Amino acid sequence: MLENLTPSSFAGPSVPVLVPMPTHMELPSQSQKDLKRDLQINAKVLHVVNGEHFAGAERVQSHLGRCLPEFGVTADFVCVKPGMFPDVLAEHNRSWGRCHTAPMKSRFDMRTAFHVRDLVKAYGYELLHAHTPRTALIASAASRLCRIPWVYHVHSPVARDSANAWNNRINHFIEKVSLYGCSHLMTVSESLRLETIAKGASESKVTVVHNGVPTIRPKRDQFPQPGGRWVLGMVALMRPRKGLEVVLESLAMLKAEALDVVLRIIGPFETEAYRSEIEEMIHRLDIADRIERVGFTNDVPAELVKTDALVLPSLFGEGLPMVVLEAMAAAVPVIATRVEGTPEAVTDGGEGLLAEPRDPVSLAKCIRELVSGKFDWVTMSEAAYKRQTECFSDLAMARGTAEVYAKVLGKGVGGLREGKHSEGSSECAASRPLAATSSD
Ligand SMILES: CC(=O)N[C@H]1[C@@H](OP(=O)(O)OP(=O)(O)OC[C@H]2O[C@@H](n3ccc(=O)[nH]c3=O)[C@H](O)[C@@H]2O)O[C@H](CO)[C@@H](O)[C@@H]1O
Ligand SMILES: O=P([O-])([O-])O[C@@H]1[C@@H](O)[C@H](O)[C@@H](O)[C@H](O)[C@@H]1O
Repeated sequence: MLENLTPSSFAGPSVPVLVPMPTHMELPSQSQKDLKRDLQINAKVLHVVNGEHFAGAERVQSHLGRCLPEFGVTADFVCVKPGMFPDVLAEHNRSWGRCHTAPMKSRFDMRTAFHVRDLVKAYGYELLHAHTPRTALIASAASRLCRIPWVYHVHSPVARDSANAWNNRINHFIEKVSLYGCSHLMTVSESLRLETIAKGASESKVTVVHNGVPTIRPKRDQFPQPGGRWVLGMVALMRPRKGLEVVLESLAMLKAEALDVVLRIIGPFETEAYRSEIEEMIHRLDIADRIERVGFTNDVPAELVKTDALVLPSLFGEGLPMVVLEAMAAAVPVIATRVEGTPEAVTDGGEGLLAEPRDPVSLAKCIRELVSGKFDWVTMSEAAYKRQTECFSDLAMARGTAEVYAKVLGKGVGGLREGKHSEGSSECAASRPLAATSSD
């Protein structure tokens, strides 16, 4: 029962799952190579992960599994929920890390902490790294059982992480209780760092490690022209807080102005009920001719190359969305909302345009400004690509994480620099305005 229950021994995931991007990667740039030079910490870390979907947090985890060995870290995983993650890691034949499983029968099933303790003993892990309230509870207990430290990765503001208020409340409580005894917290954005400190964490124990993605730049044959057709892409596991309804309303406004703007909906719906609501809305707004339904894809870069701008109209609850960084890596401008960590990556008029959340008029204005040529698409596309490569690479994220490990374990050359950001992202983040934190 200890580990490696095969994925087939689980019931299948109850909602659609997302799988990782295939590698369209370029070689690391010189600056990325430099990131690796002086930090080798020789440590074995066990990530305690949910493992249910393959969405944003899991994408971060798999990039870490792939990149942390560059810094002398062996990063393995234990999944506490049945689902997609073990299968994805298996496809990569352990090059992204070994994947154990220790399923919880309920949110409070503490037997999993004993499984984790046994894994620590059997494989010699020196540090636990948790990513959700559920896994924080397990890591916190297991850390006491086997007397090794644990760190926590804050991916989203847990009190408004979903549209389910009850789940949010429970997760908020679990996170709060579990964090006593946590050695260090990593937040995926500066907005989450400030929020985490405001909730009571000691400033010296919280470090921003901005999310990062591989550098990709699929070849593009066609470039959008003012007055021509513009294809927007929304890439997400579609759930209410992503704000798909808002962009549908904006599209209806643009259609009334005879602007030729099409939306490709890329990604699965979390529930059939939500899909039906969206279909009904498309019908009511009479915009079916402006919608292309792509569904889930395991080749996001191939979709991004068909897209003239990524649109992400999030209402609340974001950390630093991976799809924003993935679009920038593919030199696709981003039209998003001014929520949480998103403005740390995208500036209004720089790498894209920022609208107010829940405001279809504001979003329609941003889209109109891009498609009418008020902003030069090529300039914006280059700015997006440049900013991702300089500030939000997968290696910078792994480096920042390794620095935190070095500090907690008291190991390694280099170590964590004093200050609120990890080395990989300090300069990039410091010059950016901070997102207003939504209080949904
Ligand atoms: C509820 C929650 O925990 N949200 C967090 C989650 O993001 P969340 O999962 O909500 O969204 P993201 O945009 O970060 O990630 C979605 C991922 O799914 C992939 N995809 C999407 C559609 C598709 O068809 N195929 C596919 O592979 C995308 O390429 C992307 O890598 O992790 C992010 C990264 O730390 C955080 O900023 C968010 O706050
Ligand atoms: O609340 P929980 O059951 O542990 O798990 C939840 C996941 O199933 C969900 O995919 C994620 O978006 C939430 O942040 C949370 O982690």
